[in-house]
Amino acid sequence: STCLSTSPFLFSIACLFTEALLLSLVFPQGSKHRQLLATLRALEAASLPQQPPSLPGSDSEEEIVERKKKCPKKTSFPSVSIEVGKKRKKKCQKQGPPGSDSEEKEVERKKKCLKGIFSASDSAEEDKRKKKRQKQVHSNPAQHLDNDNLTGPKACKSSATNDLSKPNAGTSANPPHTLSRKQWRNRQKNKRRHKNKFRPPQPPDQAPATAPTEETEVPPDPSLHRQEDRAGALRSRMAQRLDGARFRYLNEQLYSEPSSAARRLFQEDPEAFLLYHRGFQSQVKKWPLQPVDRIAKDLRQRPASLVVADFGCGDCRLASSIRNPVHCFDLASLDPRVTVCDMAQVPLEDESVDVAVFCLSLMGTNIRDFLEEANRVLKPGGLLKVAEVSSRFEDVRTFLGAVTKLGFKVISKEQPCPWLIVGKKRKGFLRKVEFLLLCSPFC
Ligand SMILES: C[S@@+](CC[C@H](N)C(=O)[O-])C[C@H]1O[C@@H](n2cnc3c(N)ncnc32)[C@H](O)[C@@H]1O
Repeated sequence: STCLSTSPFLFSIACLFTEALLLSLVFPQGSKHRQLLATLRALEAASLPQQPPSLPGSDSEEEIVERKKKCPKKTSFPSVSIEVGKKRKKKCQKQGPPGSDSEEKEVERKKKCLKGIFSASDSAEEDKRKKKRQKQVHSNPAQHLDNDNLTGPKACKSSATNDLSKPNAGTSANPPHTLSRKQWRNRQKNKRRHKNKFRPPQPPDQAPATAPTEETEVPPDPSLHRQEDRAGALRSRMAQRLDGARFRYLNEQLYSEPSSAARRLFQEDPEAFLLYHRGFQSQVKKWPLQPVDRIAKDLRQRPASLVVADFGCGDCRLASSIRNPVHCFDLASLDPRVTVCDMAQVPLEDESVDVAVFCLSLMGTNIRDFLEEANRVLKPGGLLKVAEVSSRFEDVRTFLGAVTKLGFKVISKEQPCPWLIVGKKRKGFLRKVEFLLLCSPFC
């Protein structure tokens, strides 16, 4: 009826159609009937110009009737739906939020219910959201307590207030109450205390800590360099101490074993020889004067033609310090001038040298062998020069007694500490000995 009311043209067709039907029932063969049908056809042709062309003679009366039945439906439904939609819209506008929204809310609610069943985390999320809202309100207590002109809906404000008033307000059904200013402050204090509990301590003048981000550049800490330097220095000190300890250990071995053992030791472990000499150098450089330099100074005052044999020469410092020809002997070689051998047996002819030197090298338990070998290679009237630490001897007198029995005459001794040169010139002795005794041990 709505359709017909909107289109008078269609209305008239419908009237004619109804009339034709009635006439056809009353006068099935009448002329009025035919007339009406013709009119109907004409009207139909006029009213349906856009319909696809049909084959001639295909349209029966029933078809036409059928088409007419369908036609108003086709034209009327969209307009009806539009009208209905418009009316609904107007209604909705009057009522407030659109009906679709309420539907959405319903769907949302259902979804939430389902989620609540399957995941407990959503309720936690809901709590978080509520807490967030609480925080927002907390951040401005004045607003919370005094400001009535909040931009958000009042319901929101009241819920925030409820949340503040009770820690479990989000889940509790208890009636809400607003916090007093004092209560609110206490709560803030407690929160701050709780936070600081888990925060690393900061200096009081520093700004509150912000979460470190990737963009945050950490300024280089100068104390780190100092720490590294200190660590490096400590490492080298420790390494020095370790070397010192190993030197003392080797030194002890050289003094407490026969020279044959010492030779084996350095043959098997050449590194030990290097280490021993590093340790020796680091010790001896602390002394006010190196004994080898003292001996070199004395030899420089004598003729450079004198042949010198350096027993236990080390790094050939003596050979480097004088112009005399020097035979250098040692258990291992630190210098190409060294003849590697045990000084108990040196490859020299008898009575072939003018000066024999033992500078801190009377090591091993077979000292006697060394001194006899020196006596062998020294020319008659030759000079034996010995420099040794006092701790090397239990009794210096006994030692000197033994030396004289070997055919030496002690000719001089020096004793301004730390040097002690023991010697005494005696007539009739073929060989002389100058004895430089060091008062201080290796330290
Ligand atoms: C403390 S160092 C002194 C080095 C050098 N004379 C100096 O004053 O600079 C002692 C040296 O004597 C050497 N030595 C000890 N016993 C020896 C032996 N039986 N034969 C050869 N050399 C020996 C050691 O190998 C070492 O090089």
